[in-house]
Amino acid sequence: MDTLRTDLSRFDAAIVDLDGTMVDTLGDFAEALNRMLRDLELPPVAPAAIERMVGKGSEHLILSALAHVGAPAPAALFDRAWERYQHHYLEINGRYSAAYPGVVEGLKALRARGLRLACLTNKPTSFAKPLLAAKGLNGFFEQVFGGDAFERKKPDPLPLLKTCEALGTVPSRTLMVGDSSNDARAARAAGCPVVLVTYGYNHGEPVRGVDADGFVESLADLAAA
Ligand SMILES: O=C(O)COP(=O)(O)O
Ligand SMILES: [Mg+2]
Repeated sequence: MDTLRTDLSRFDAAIVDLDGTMVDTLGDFAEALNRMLRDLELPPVAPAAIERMVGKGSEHLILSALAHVGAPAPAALFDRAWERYQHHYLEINGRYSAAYPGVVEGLKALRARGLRLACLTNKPTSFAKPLLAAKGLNGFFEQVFGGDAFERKKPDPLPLLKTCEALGTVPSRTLMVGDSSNDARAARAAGCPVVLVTYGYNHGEPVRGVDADGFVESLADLAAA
Protein backbone atom coordinates (compact mmCIF):
# COMPACT_ATOMS: atom_id res chain seq x y z
CA MET A 1 0.00 0.00 0.00
CA ASP A 2 2.85 2.38 0.72
CA THR A 3 3.69 2.96 -2.93
CA LEU A 4 0.11 4.02 -3.67
CA ARG A 5 -0.09 6.02 -0.46
CA THR A 6 2.83 8.19 -1.42
CA ASP A 7 1.92 8.38 -5.08
CA LEU A 8 -1.69 9.34 -5.65
CA SER A 9 -0.34 11.54 -8.45
CA ARG A 10 -0.43 8.35 -10.53
CA PHE A 11 -4.20 8.79 -10.68
CA ASP A 12 -6.65 11.18 -12.32
CA ALA A 13 -9.71 9.56 -10.78
CA ALA A 14 -10.99 6.97 -8.35
CA ILE A 15 -13.99 4.67 -8.66
CA VAL A 16 -15.38 3.82 -5.24
CA ASP A 17 -17.61 0.86 -4.35
CA LEU A 18 -20.54 1.47 -1.99
CA ASP A 19 -21.66 -1.51 0.15
CA GLY A 20 -18.89 -2.73 2.44
CA THR A 21 -16.54 0.06 1.30
CA MET A 22 -18.26 3.36 2.13
CA VAL A 23 -21.37 2.25 4.01
CA ASP A 24 -22.01 -0.72 6.28
CA THR A 25 -25.42 -1.64 4.87
CA LEU A 26 -25.81 -5.08 6.40
CA GLY A 27 -28.59 -3.79 8.67
CA ASP A 28 -30.54 -2.38 5.70
CA PHE A 29 -30.14 -5.62 3.76
CA ALA A 30 -31.31 -7.67 6.76
CA GLU A 31 -34.32 -5.44 7.42
CA ALA A 32 -35.49 -5.31 3.79
CA LEU A 33 -34.91 -9.03 3.17
CA ASN A 34 -36.66 -10.10 6.38
CA ARG A 35 -39.66 -7.85 5.69
CA MET A 36 -39.79 -9.42 2.20
CA LEU A 37 -39.57 -12.95 3.64
CA ARG A 38 -42.33 -12.15 6.15
CA ASP A 39 -44.60 -11.00 3.28
CA LEU A 40 -43.89 -14.30 1.52
CA GLU A 41 -44.61 -16.21 4.75
CA LEU A 42 -41.07 -17.55 4.86
CA PRO A 43 -38.66 -17.72 7.87
CA PRO A 44 -36.07 -14.95 8.45
CA VAL A 45 -32.39 -15.03 7.54
CA ALA A 46 -29.58 -14.05 9.97
CA PRO A 47 -27.30 -11.07 9.14
CA ALA A 48 -24.20 -13.33 9.28
CA ALA A 49 -25.62 -15.40 6.42
CA ILE A 50 -26.60 -12.26 4.47
CA GLU A 51 -23.04 -10.95 4.67
CA ARG A 52 -21.87 -13.81 2.44
CA MET A 53 -24.59 -13.05 -0.15
CA VAL A 54 -23.91 -9.29 -0.58
CA GLY A 55 -21.92 -7.82 -3.45
CA LYS A 56 -23.39 -9.45 -6.52
CA GLY A 57 -26.51 -7.30 -6.84
CA SER A 58 -30.11 -7.56 -5.63
CA GLU A 59 -31.20 -10.44 -7.89
CA HIS A 60 -28.43 -12.67 -6.54
CA LEU A 61 -29.14 -11.53 -2.97
CA ILE A 62 -32.87 -12.29 -3.18
CA LEU A 63 -32.42 -15.69 -4.83
CA SER A 64 -29.71 -16.62 -2.29
CA ALA A 65 -31.95 -15.60 0.64
CA LEU A 66 -34.92 -17.54 -0.76
CA ALA A 67 -32.75 -20.65 -1.23
CA HIS A 68 -31.20 -20.17 2.24
CA VAL A 69 -34.59 -20.26 4.02
CA GLY A 70 -35.67 -23.31 2.01
CA ALA A 71 -38.22 -21.69 -0.33
CA PRO A 72 -39.49 -24.53 -2.56
CA ALA A 73 -39.01 -22.74 -5.92
CA PRO A 74 -36.91 -19.55 -5.54
CA ALA A 75 -36.95 -18.69 -9.26
CA ALA A 76 -40.74 -18.92 -9.44
CA LEU A 77 -41.05 -16.62 -6.40
CA PHE A 78 -38.58 -14.07 -7.74
CA ASP A 79 -40.93 -11.48 -9.30
CA ARG A 80 -43.07 -11.16 -6.20
CA ALA A 81 -40.01 -11.24 -3.93
CA TRP A 82 -38.28 -8.50 -5.97
CA GLU A 83 -41.37 -6.28 -5.83
CA ARG A 84 -41.63 -6.70 -2.02
CA TYR A 85 -37.87 -6.27 -1.53
CA GLN A 86 -37.77 -3.07 -3.57
CA HIS A 87 -40.79 -1.68 -1.71
CA HIS A 88 -39.21 -2.35 1.70
CA TYR A 89 -35.65 -1.37 0.75
CA LEU A 90 -36.70 2.04 -0.52
CA GLU A 91 -38.70 2.56 2.66
CA ILE A 92 -35.86 1.77 5.09
CA ASN A 93 -32.87 2.75 2.88
CA GLY A 94 -30.10 4.11 5.14
CA ARG A 95 -32.01 3.71 8.41
CA TYR A 96 -30.07 0.60 9.52
CA SER A 97 -26.71 1.48 8.00
CA ALA A 98 -23.78 3.80 8.68
CA ALA A 99 -20.79 5.21 6.83
CA TYR A 100 -17.55 3.56 7.97
CA PRO A 101 -15.04 5.65 9.96
CA GLY A 102 -12.64 7.60 7.74
CA VAL A 103 -14.87 7.66 4.66
CA VAL A 104 -15.62 11.39 4.58
CA GLU A 105 -12.02 12.20 5.48
CA GLY A 106 -10.71 9.89 2.74
CA LEU A 107 -13.04 11.24 0.04
CA LYS A 108 -12.18 14.83 1.00
CA ALA A 109 -8.48 14.06 0.72
CA LEU A 110 -8.86 12.40 -2.69
CA ARG A 111 -10.82 15.41 -3.94
CA ALA A 112 -8.24 17.78 -2.45
CA ARG A 113 -5.59 16.02 -4.54
CA GLY A 114 -7.64 16.70 -7.64
CA LEU A 115 -8.97 13.19 -8.23
CA ARG A 116 -12.35 12.96 -9.92
CA LEU A 117 -14.67 10.52 -8.18
CA ALA A 118 -17.36 8.09 -9.28
CA CYS A 119 -19.35 5.64 -7.20
CA LEU A 120 -19.86 2.25 -8.83
CA THR A 121 -21.95 -0.33 -6.98
CA ASN A 122 -23.82 -3.50 -7.86
CA LYS A 123 -26.88 -2.30 -5.93
CA PRO A 124 -29.57 -0.65 -8.10
CA THR A 125 -28.93 3.03 -8.91
CA SER A 126 -32.33 3.90 -7.38
CA PHE A 127 -31.10 2.50 -4.01
CA ALA A 128 -27.58 3.90 -4.28
CA LYS A 129 -28.36 7.58 -4.92
CA PRO A 130 -30.70 8.14 -1.93
CA LEU A 131 -28.31 6.17 0.31
CA LEU A 132 -25.34 8.37 -0.64
CA ALA A 133 -27.50 11.46 -0.04
CA ALA A 134 -28.72 10.15 3.35
CA LYS A 135 -25.13 9.64 4.46
CA GLY A 136 -23.95 13.02 3.15
CA LEU A 137 -21.66 11.40 0.56
CA ASN A 138 -23.39 12.38 -2.69
CA GLY A 139 -21.54 15.66 -3.14
CA PHE A 140 -18.21 13.89 -3.67
CA PHE A 141 -19.25 12.05 -6.82
CA GLU A 142 -19.51 13.27 -10.39
CA GLN A 143 -21.09 9.98 -11.42
CA VAL A 144 -23.09 7.32 -9.59
CA PHE A 145 -23.74 4.01 -11.36
CA GLY A 146 -25.64 1.03 -9.96
CA GLY A 147 -25.75 -2.61 -10.98
CA ASP A 148 -28.57 -1.87 -13.42
CA ALA A 149 -26.73 0.99 -15.16
CA PHE A 150 -24.91 -1.25 -17.65
CA GLU A 151 -25.46 -4.57 -19.40
CA ARG A 152 -23.25 -6.47 -16.96
CA LYS A 153 -22.25 -6.04 -13.30
CA LYS A 154 -18.88 -6.35 -11.53
CA PRO A 155 -16.84 -8.69 -11.63
CA ASP A 156 -17.27 -8.02 -15.37
CA PRO A 157 -14.95 -5.16 -16.42
CA LEU A 158 -17.70 -3.42 -18.45
CA PRO A 159 -19.03 -1.19 -15.61
CA LEU A 160 -15.51 0.03 -14.82
CA LEU A 161 -14.70 0.73 -18.46
CA LYS A 162 -18.00 2.62 -18.86
CA THR A 163 -17.34 4.59 -15.68
CA CYS A 164 -13.86 5.57 -16.90
CA GLU A 165 -15.48 6.67 -20.14
CA ALA A 166 -18.03 8.80 -18.26
CA LEU A 167 -15.24 10.40 -16.20
CA GLY A 168 -13.10 10.90 -19.28
CA THR A 169 -10.16 9.00 -17.74
CA VAL A 170 -8.06 6.01 -18.80
CA PRO A 171 -8.22 2.82 -16.70
CA SER A 172 -4.47 2.78 -15.92
CA ARG A 173 -4.85 6.19 -14.19
CA THR A 174 -8.13 5.34 -12.47
CA LEU A 175 -7.95 3.71 -9.04
CA MET A 176 -10.67 1.22 -8.02
CA VAL A 177 -11.42 1.18 -4.30
CA GLY A 178 -13.54 -1.73 -3.13
CA ASP A 179 -14.09 -4.41 -0.50
CA SER A 180 -14.34 -7.64 -2.44
CA SER A 181 -12.93 -10.02 -5.02
CA ASN A 182 -15.76 -8.79 -7.24
CA ASP A 183 -14.22 -5.31 -7.31
CA ALA A 184 -10.67 -6.64 -7.70
CA ARG A 185 -11.52 -9.00 -10.57
CA ALA A 186 -13.41 -6.27 -12.43
CA ALA A 187 -10.51 -3.85 -11.90
CA ARG A 188 -7.85 -6.31 -13.06
CA ALA A 189 -9.85 -7.12 -16.20
CA ALA A 190 -10.44 -3.43 -16.93
CA GLY A 191 -6.80 -2.48 -16.32
CA CYS A 192 -7.47 -0.30 -13.24
CA PRO A 193 -5.14 -0.49 -10.22
CA VAL A 194 -7.14 -1.68 -7.21
CA VAL A 195 -7.03 -1.18 -3.44
CA LEU A 196 -9.32 -3.06 -1.06
CA VAL A 197 -10.52 -2.06 2.41
CA THR A 198 -9.99 -4.70 5.08
CA TYR A 199 -13.34 -4.23 6.90
CA GLY A 200 -15.93 -5.02 4.20
CA TYR A 201 -17.87 -8.12 3.18
CA ASN A 202 -15.88 -9.99 0.48
CA HIS A 203 -18.48 -12.77 0.29
CA GLY A 204 -17.51 -13.95 3.80
CA GLU A 205 -13.89 -14.73 2.77
CA PRO A 206 -10.69 -13.15 4.19
CA VAL A 207 -10.03 -10.14 1.91
CA ARG A 208 -6.24 -10.30 2.15
CA GLY A 209 -6.32 -13.45 0.05
CA VAL A 210 -7.63 -11.45 -2.92
CA ASP A 211 -5.29 -10.38 -5.73
CA ALA A 212 -5.10 -6.56 -5.32
CA ASP A 213 -2.48 -3.81 -5.40
CA GLY A 214 -2.96 -2.87 -1.78
CA PHE A 215 -5.15 -2.98 1.32
CA VAL A 216 -6.22 -0.16 3.63
CA GLU A 217 -7.91 -0.22 7.01
CA SER A 218 -9.74 3.02 6.30
CA LEU A 219 -10.34 5.30 3.30
CA ALA A 220 -8.52 7.97 5.30
CA ASP A 221 -5.33 5.84 5.09
CA LEU A 222 -5.55 5.86 1.31
CA ALA A 223 -4.85 9.55 1.07
CA ALA A 224 -2.72 10.01 4.17
CA ALA A 225 0.60 11.18 2.80
O1 LIG B 1 -24.57 -6.42 -4.21
C1 LIG B 1 -24.94 -5.29 -3.87
O2 LIG B 1 -26.14 -4.95 -3.83
C2 LIG B 1 -23.94 -4.22 -3.49
O3 LIG B 1 -22.67 -4.44 -3.86
P1 LIG B 1 -21.47 -3.37 -3.93
O4 LIG B 1 -20.47 -3.92 -2.98
O5 LIG B 1 -21.06 -3.45 -5.36
O6 LIG B 1 -21.93 -1.99 -3.51
MG1 LIG C 1 -18.80 -3.89 -1.92
